[in-house]
This record gives sequence, structure tokens and C-alpha cells, in this order.
Amino acid sequence: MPLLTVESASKSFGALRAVDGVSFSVEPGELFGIAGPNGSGKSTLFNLISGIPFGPDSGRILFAGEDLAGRKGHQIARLGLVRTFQRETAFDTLSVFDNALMGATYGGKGPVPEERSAEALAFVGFAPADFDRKAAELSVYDRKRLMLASALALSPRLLLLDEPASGLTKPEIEALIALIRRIAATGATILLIEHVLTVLLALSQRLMVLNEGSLLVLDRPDVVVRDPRVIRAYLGDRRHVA
Ligand SMILES: Nc1ncnc2c1ncn2[C@@H]1O[C@H](COP(=O)(O)OP(=O)(O)OP(=O)(O)O)[C@@H](O)[C@H]1O
Repeated sequence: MPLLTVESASKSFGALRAVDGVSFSVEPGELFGIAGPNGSGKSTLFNLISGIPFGPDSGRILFAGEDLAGRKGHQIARLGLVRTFQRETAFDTLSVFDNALMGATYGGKGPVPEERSAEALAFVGFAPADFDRKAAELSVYDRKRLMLASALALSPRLLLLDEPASGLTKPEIEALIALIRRIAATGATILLIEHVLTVLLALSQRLMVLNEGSLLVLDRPDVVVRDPRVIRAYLGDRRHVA
């Protein structure tokens, strides 16, 4: 059984159909990439799946066979469906440790929240000496690692990562790829929105491209990047350029 099934999910903002009848499913343990030009509906799709801040206008989202209709975002997170955001979110005035603890006390399974927080922070590479640093002092990459640790402290079965590589340098992107591989190796299923193609090609087992709210192509990444429809969607249709 797929871990996630999205059936004809749609969401409009006024006259704009931001997500328009999108259907796909993700198998347990899969690393599933999502690409598409700016404004194609990627982040909105994550909103619909996670319920943060809203679910779909129509269509169904099934997580481990369970219909998520009517569930609030925090209830969905407690089921093990956890998202991160495009801008690295952290509570600036809290310490590194307390940021992870916010995730761990919110949900998750296993040992006491404090232990889970320490484990998640160590997993993403923070040394105990960093635990007392304020989140506001961290670099962009360290804030991303902290956001990942806060998500991991919730013991996710399905992790939605929204453009984790944005704003990173090349060496940081390499480190991020290795970190996401290690998260996947724990058995977590991952949906990854990304603009950085090297990240999608390195990590995705399947890659879905959205365009203007609709599913354009879903296939192996090496096949997707050579698809003329994908190239056209990214470059625009040159025939209309004077
Ligand atoms: N809360 C909102 N209210 C109104 N319009 C919105 C809202 N959220 C998104 N949109 C619009 O919906 C469309 C899809 O936006 P979305 O952020 O999902 O695209 P995206 O593919 O994630 O883009 P990007 O790659 O730039 O992050 C865009 O036209 C956007 O302006």
C-alpha cells in the first residue's frame, strides 16, 4: 500500500487554480522529487498534504490509507506527516536545543523528548557544545539543519522538504545531499521540492514536474529532464516570443 496517495487534489485562490486536479502516490521508503517553474503550485501542494495552513478544496489525501479530510495540521503532524518550509524556520530567541525540543514535545515516538531532541540534533551534526547557542546566531545552513532536527524530533514517517537547498553554497549543498541520504536510510519516506537540479538528480527515485498547477510529467529523473514538455515549461514557449 502506498504511504501517501493524492487523489485529484485542487486548491484555488480566487480565479487562480494553484493546484489543479493533481494525483500521484508515494511508496514507503521512497525519495520522491517535485520540480516545476516558479508559481507552478509546489508549495501549495505541500500545504494541502500537510494541512498547514489548509487542506484541498476538493480531492482526497490518504496517509497510510487514512483519509486526512477534516484533520488539522497539528493532528496530521502527530500522525508522522511532517513538513519543513522554504524559509528556514526557527524560534530565534530559543537555544538550538529548545528548538528541537519544541518539535519533540509536540509529537513523536520513543524516548523522552529531551533524549529525542539530543538524538535529532546529533543526527544532523550539532555538537553538544552548540546546544546552548541561540538560533538567531546560526548561519543559514545551520538554521536549515536545525529545522531538519526539529522535524526529525517528531519521528516522521513522511517528511516534506520544501526547497532545502535554497540559499546554500555548493559545499553546503553537497553536505545537505549527504544528510538527506542519511535521513532516507533511516526508513523515512521523503517528498522533496527543489529548484537545484543536482539535488533532485542525486536524490530522487522518481521526479514529478508541476506546471501551472497540473502534473506535467512523472517518471525517473533522467527521463524527466530530457522530456520536451519539461524543457518547454521551464524555458517558456519560444514560438510566442517576437
Ligand atoms: N495564500 C495564497 N493566496 C493567494 N495566492 C497564492 C497563495 N499561495 C500561493 N498562491 C499563488 O498560487 C500559485 C502557486 O504558488 P506556489 O507557492 O504553490 O508555487 P511554487 O511552485 O511553490 O513556486 P516557487 O517555486 O516560486 O516557490 C502562485 O501563482 C502563487 O502566487
